[in-house]
Amino acid sequence: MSFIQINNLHVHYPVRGGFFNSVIDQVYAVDGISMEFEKGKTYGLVGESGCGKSTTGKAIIGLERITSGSIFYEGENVTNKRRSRKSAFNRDVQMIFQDSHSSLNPRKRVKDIIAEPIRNFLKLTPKEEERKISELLEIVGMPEDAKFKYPHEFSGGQKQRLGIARAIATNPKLIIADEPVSALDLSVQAQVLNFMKDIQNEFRLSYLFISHDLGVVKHMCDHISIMYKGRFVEIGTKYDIYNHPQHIYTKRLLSAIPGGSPIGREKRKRERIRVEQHYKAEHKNYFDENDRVFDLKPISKTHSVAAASISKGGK
Ligand SMILES: Nc1ncnc2c1ncn2[C@@H]1O[C@H](COP(=O)(O)OP(=O)(O)OP(=O)(O)O)[C@@H](O)[C@H]1O
Repeated sequence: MSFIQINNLHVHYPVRGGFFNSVIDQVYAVDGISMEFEKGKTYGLVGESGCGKSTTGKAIIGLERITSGSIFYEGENVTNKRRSRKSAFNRDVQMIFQDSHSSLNPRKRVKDIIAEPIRNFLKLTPKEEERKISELLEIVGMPEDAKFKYPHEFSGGQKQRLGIARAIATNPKLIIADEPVSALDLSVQAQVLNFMKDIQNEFRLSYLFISHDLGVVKHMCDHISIMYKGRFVEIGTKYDIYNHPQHIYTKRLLSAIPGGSPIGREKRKRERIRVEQHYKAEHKNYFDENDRVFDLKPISKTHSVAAASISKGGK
């Protein structure tokens, strides 16, 4: 059973210009997507830069205003409700960012950074708060004395752990992780990802894992949505997406994953060319004069699990 439902979400940004600085156009950053979250599962949101991944995450958590569509949390409509800071949704949905350095206030000590959500959402005495902070630092594998330090005194991986400690302070049910490891070295990436998996099992957390890295997504996610120009072009389980991709855009993303033997690469390239020729023959209108895809149709029939949630707003 899903506990969060996102229905036909749109986030459009006005583009201003002209003499009166009036609205002359719109950026359709998120253009009609739907998804559902079940407890304890990880959902991947994948696509190239600018396709609308971060905007989706920020809109869900309330950092971007939703143009239209709705978000339901345990049966209640919580769309654009960020301002009521104490609502259960704001307590139970937290976010971790790619750039832990700028998301941790450099002028605050770690204990005050981690205490922020605790003070907003939980009523604890100073003693209980102190104990909770020590507990959280222990969970993320940081020493007790980290409390009194400032963010610049930590490495990238350690800062990401502090960001996670802050995110889990209110015992959330969903964490939106926006490229949480892409700024880290490969070895540190693995540590942070494995740690995220450990706490997921411990706290029955769900993740919305935003990434352009299909290798990392494969490691982390149960369900994956492939995003292109603000829409989902394909949705499926990890198995479906990696073993039976349906949409040409998914196939393109997968064939761009580095690695594999040169023989394998050659074979994948031949398969990609074959698939593209077939797709082009069927969708002539979607290619411009330079043979570049300029629009992609969501596939009409997607993988069974998520068939019902594919974007309804697609043209
Ligand atoms: N505040 C804003 N005002 C206007 N346009 C915006 C704003 N924020 C994002 N956009 C535009 O919305 C689109 C989606 O941006 P978004 O940051 O969600 O993409 P993304 O898939 O997360 O990219 P990346 O992987 O590079 O972070 C882009 O075209 C971007 O330029």
